[in-house]
Amino acid sequence: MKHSKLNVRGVERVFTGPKGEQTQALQPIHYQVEENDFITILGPSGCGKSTLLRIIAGLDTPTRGEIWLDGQPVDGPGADRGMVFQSYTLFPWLTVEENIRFGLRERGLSTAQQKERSDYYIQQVGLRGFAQHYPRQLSGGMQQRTAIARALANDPKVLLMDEPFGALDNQTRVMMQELLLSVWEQSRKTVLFVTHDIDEAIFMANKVAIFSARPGRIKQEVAVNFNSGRDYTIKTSPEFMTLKAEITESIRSETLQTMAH
Ligand SMILES: Nc1ncnc2c1ncn2[C@@H]1O[C@H](COP(=O)(O)OP(=O)(O)OP(=O)(O)O)[C@@H](O)[C@H]1O
Repeated sequence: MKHSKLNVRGVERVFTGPKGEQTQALQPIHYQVEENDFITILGPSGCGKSTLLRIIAGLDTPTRGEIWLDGQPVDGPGADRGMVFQSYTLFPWLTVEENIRFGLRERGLSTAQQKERSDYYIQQVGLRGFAQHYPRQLSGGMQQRTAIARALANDPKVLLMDEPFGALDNQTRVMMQELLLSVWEQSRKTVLFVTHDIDEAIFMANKVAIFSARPGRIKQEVAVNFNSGRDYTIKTSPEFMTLKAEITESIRSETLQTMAH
């Protein structure tokens, strides 16, 4: 039997607060991600998107259910899953190059291999000339490009991105979307990408997964197949607008439920 790349099997998460009060973040989720999928995840605030991503990353444990990656159960963080967060998570005392090389060194790559990989990804994310800069000397967009380069340099099987462009201004965000897509077209990683931005979700994905109100589950998956190539001009095309209207309505009905609670 052919395995999916990533298999979310009945994953449920209930948080218990300090006084024993329970919050069900996720109801049992069953979901399959195929190799090379670029899945964007949309949904109302607080519906459990980050929780699911953290469970897949192995940073949190499900109350019930399992995550399987390449036919193996996930039980903790691992280099086979790279994570990029909204907030900048670079080591401030390391340069761009050292940040990218950090995980490679931990995994025992030779100095020459570390250098080769970090040079390649620095160039891929357009940071040539900044390898010896420290994070405080970089703009937010450049820091996120470093974080993406660091995640990709580890050659993970799956890249998990939690609102990676959420803190960027709109112009930078649009540039970063194009940059990530071009990097993805070459690396063909399997990507799960949480966002609040519907345009971004449609532009980046081959599938958009829409969460229900909390307790979250994936209530709908919308396939994105543009006939024309994917550049910024599709954002104003009729097919894009049609998808956007459908997805906006789907999220709106969930958000209304959240607000009614
Ligand atoms: N460590 C925790 N302890 C208790 N409750 C938590 C914890 N982490 C998340 N929650 C709760 O689980 C629910 C889902 O949170 P989560 O951060 O996954 O939502 P989200 O969809 O990513 O939200 P947003 O879009 O606003 O970032 C929320 O009600 C949140 O308060």
